[in-house]
Amino acid sequence: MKIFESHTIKEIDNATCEAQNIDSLQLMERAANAVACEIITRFFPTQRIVVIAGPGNNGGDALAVARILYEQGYKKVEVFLFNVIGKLSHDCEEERKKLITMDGIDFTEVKRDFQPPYLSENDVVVDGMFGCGLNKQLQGGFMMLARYINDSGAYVVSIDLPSGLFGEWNADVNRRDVVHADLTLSFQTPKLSFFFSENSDVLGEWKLLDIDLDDSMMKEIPTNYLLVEAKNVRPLLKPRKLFTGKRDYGSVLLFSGSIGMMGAAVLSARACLRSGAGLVTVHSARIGMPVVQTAVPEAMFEPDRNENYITDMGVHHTHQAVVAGPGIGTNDRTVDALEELLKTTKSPLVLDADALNCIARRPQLLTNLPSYTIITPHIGEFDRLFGEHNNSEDRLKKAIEMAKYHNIIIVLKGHYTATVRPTGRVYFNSTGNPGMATAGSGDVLTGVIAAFLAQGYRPEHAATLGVYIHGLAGDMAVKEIGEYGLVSSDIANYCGRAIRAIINRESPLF
Ligand SMILES: NC(=O)C1=CN([C@@H]2O[C@H](COP(=O)(O)OP(=O)(O)OC[C@H]3O[C@@H](n4cnc5c(N)ncnc54)[C@H](OP(=O)(O)O)[C@@H]3O)[C@@H](O)[C@H]2O)[C@@H](O)CC1
Ligand SMILES: Nc1ncnc2c1ncn2[C@@H]1O[C@H](COP(=O)(O)OP(=O)(O)O)[C@@H](O)[C@H]1O
Ligand SMILES: [K+]
Repeated sequence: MKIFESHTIKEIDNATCEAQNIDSLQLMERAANAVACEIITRFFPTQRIVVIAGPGNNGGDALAVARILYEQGYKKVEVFLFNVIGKLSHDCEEERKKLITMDGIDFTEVKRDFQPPYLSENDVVVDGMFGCGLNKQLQGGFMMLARYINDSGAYVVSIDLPSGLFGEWNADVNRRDVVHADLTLSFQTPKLSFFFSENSDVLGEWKLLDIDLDDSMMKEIPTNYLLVEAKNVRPLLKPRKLFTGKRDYGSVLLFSGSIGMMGAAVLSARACLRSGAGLVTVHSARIGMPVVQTAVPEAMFEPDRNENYITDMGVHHTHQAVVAGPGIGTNDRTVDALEELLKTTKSPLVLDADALNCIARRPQLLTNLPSYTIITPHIGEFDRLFGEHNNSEDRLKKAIEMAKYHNIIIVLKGHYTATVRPTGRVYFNSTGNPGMATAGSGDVLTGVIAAFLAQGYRPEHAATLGVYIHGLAGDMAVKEIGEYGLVSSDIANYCGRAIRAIINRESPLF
């Protein structure tokens, strides 16, 4: 699913109106109906609902929502339209005219002074002050109103965007002066700002409402940001053919584990096997042999010369994917071994965890990364590699710059993991849950991505598929185990079921 920039929304609206032979007011009615339906499913008609409308089309939506709710028997609707400069958008003006003909509706048009209505936690506020047409931070009365709403404790439903939040970049915005929504109802496609952790409290739960916007226009408009869903990954998955053997599904070499961190090797190897790799070999410290051979009997073990950590990353056989990182530590001799690997390997590479910390210790190694290497840093590892970042917007911008510069794929892990391709395109993931914030879940992800590389998927696809499936495995496991009890081995064990769910188009994915 494409994530459009706010300034392109108008183009899509116009194309929709033209293709469907409707006018913009009819599209607004469609949007307002969708919002009203959501409110109706969540609140009784006896609910007091205070609707705040701004001067643009976001305000127009809000006025239409108020009218529809009133028509549906919600008699405790109070509407405030802010028309402080005496100019409303065309459709907002039309909605105003329709609303004021309603008998008995409580409507106030604010032109100058404003006495805010009493609000408490028992009330619902519909926030239609500003949406994607916001062109500067809230100031003056609008800012005070946002703060007033936030302080009231009322349940806030924001239309399209919480007022005061921009659709894209908000690093300079003081979130205190933005309406804090409990529920954000946006239209058809998400905004980029939904994917940054700093906006999570402002957005509350967000939901996309289908208003049947024109598909062909949405296909046409270019964007560098996408959201990955089941329907996007399913076509990438190749069926397994009848007359095939394990060699057809590739061999993975995992440089993983060290004394005290052998579990990382176990988790990666298990996830790799559960995601369809034909053969998995773990190369690790000698001490790890009994652990790996017992915990993952399906994997082969190649002992390092060293007892406690890896000192050699020579690749002596043909492997379709090589992984380095989970649990390897950052011993000098391990860094040397990694350097050798980066300079000599011909196999597609996945680098995670301590491999990234090793590179951070010797930053010139970044220039040795083979093209299309997949690196999978969490925020801490990313900042160690590329410098401290104050916010997730700056970090994403740096990831885009670095993916292009080094010609690599960066999987920046988080709630919405962002996979950044060498072209600079960003693929946000839609699966995963906070239960996965548990030791070793990154090691599992590395194994999944490597499995797809080994099976012959292009690195960009292996990364996107791996991230989606890993999150889905977590989502499926959490249904059985719950967020508190979920551990990384559960995610690994669910990988196969996650792949099957996508192939079989299981509900609720499709
Ligand atoms: N496909 C869709 O998604 C559909 C979207 N639809 C809806 O349209 C909405 C977008 O409407 P929109 O373009 O009219 O912009 P909106 O957010 O109402 O703001 C513009 C107004 O605010 C003003 N203004 C801006 N910033 C300000 C500030 N800080 N402080 C004070 N004033 C400020 C600005 O004034 P200006 O500065 O330009 O004079 C202008 O008057 C969208 O969010 C969705 O709800 C549906 O109806 C149909 C399908
Ligand atoms: N709150 C969350 N929502 C969704 N996914 C999460 C959440 N927390 C963690 N994850 C996922 O779990 C994995 C954690 O990786 P990482 O931080 O490297 O863990 P570890 O170092 O313990 O292996 C990432 O893939 C991340 O996207
Ligand atoms: K809004």
